[in-house]
Amino acid sequence: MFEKGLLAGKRILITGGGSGLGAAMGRRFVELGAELVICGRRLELLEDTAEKLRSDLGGKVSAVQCDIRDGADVDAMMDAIWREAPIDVLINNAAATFIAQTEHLSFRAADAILAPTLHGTMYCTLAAGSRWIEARRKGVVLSILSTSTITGRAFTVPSAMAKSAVLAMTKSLAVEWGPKGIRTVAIAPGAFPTAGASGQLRPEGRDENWASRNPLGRPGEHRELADLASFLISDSAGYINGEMVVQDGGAHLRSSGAEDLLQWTDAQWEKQRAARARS
Ligand SMILES: CCCCCCCCC/C=C/C(=O)SCCNC(=O)CCNC(=O)[C@H](O)C(C)(C)COP(=O)(O)OP(=O)(O)OC[C@H]1O[C@@H](n2cnc3c(N)ncnc32)[C@H](O)[C@@H]1OP(=O)(O)O
Ligand SMILES: NC(=O)C1=CN([C@@H]2O[C@H](COP(=O)(O)OP(=O)(O)OC[C@H]3O[C@@H](n4cnc5c(N)ncnc54)[C@H](OP(=O)(O)O)[C@@H]3O)[C@@H](O)[C@H]2O)C=CC1
Repeated sequence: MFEKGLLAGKRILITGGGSGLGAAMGRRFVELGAELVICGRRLELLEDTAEKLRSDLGGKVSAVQCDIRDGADVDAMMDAIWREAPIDVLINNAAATFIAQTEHLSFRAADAILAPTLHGTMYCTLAAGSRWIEARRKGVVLSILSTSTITGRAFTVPSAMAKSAVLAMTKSLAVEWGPKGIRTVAIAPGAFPTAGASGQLRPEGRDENWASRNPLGRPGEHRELADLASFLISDSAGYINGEMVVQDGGAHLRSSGAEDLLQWTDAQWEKQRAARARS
């Protein structure tokens, strides 16, 4: 649907680009002519993904190990990237979540979600934005959020809080950094099956029936999200700033997607906690 060189000349960093939606976006960006850097904690996974993209598509793809919860690590990554060449686009994709009864969350458990999803996203945005502004370069920040920013979402409260905060960042920076040539935009995906999301959100016994509850009767396809992201970071979307685009088949207009869990009994939650303790 796009001209082949839509993203030619753009150097793009995707956090969490080694797996799931990050890897799907990366593939599409390279197909459309971009140069790619992917980061995450698992270097082997990143290198495998980068190698596959290079061998399939012949593009320039590099992998950097970085834990975005650590500001010093983020700065070191950005310095290393910049030494080669500045990026033009940052994709805030890395995040964490799991389902839990909120009253059973320890402070450490809350932080395990908030640290990458909120703080890590802020660190990456600051590290890229300050470098762009200092060099008077243009830039685009695309953050992958969730429809919990609209509906809230029971049983994934720290994730809903963090995603909502990043939406606030997206709107606020649109005003503050727009005049400096930096656009901030976001996507709120509905259910796009990935190993990461299924592992965290669909423990044994949960059949939330995403497909049949979706107005369009199906989950999202990775390619659909990758295409929307490609458009939003491209120059064709140059007048879109501070906006979050929902891509969920209309699902959030029916429910937040977590209501099935209201039917879970305490015994079911107890079983879920015990299974986790054993793993
Ligand atoms: C309509 C549309 C439809 C809706 C469609 C769906 C919309 C989904 C929106 C969002 C989707 C996503 O984000 S999908 C992305 C999913 N991907 C990920 O989560 C990848 C990253 N995940 C991770 O790194 C890990 O899984 C995670 C546990 C989160 C963090 O790892 P860490 O090593 O930092 O953490 P740990 O040291 O293991 O644990 C830290 C503390 O957290 C606790 N903890 C860990 N897992 C826990 C759990 N399941 N339940 C309770 N507590 C837990 C531990 O007991 C520790 O607390 P103490 O015992 O007190 O020490
Ligand atoms: N799939 C879906 O249905 C939906 C997904 N989303 C959002 O889409 C994005 C991608 O999720 P998805 O692809 O499904 O899941 P994944 O689990 O595949 O993606 C998460 C990625 O983030 C990386 N990551 C996690 N923590 C850190 C960290 N501290 N530092 C650096 N990287 C980190 C992981 O790599 P590593 O572990 O190696 O660090 C992993 O590659 C997330 O923002 C998620 O909230 C939103 C709504 C629905």
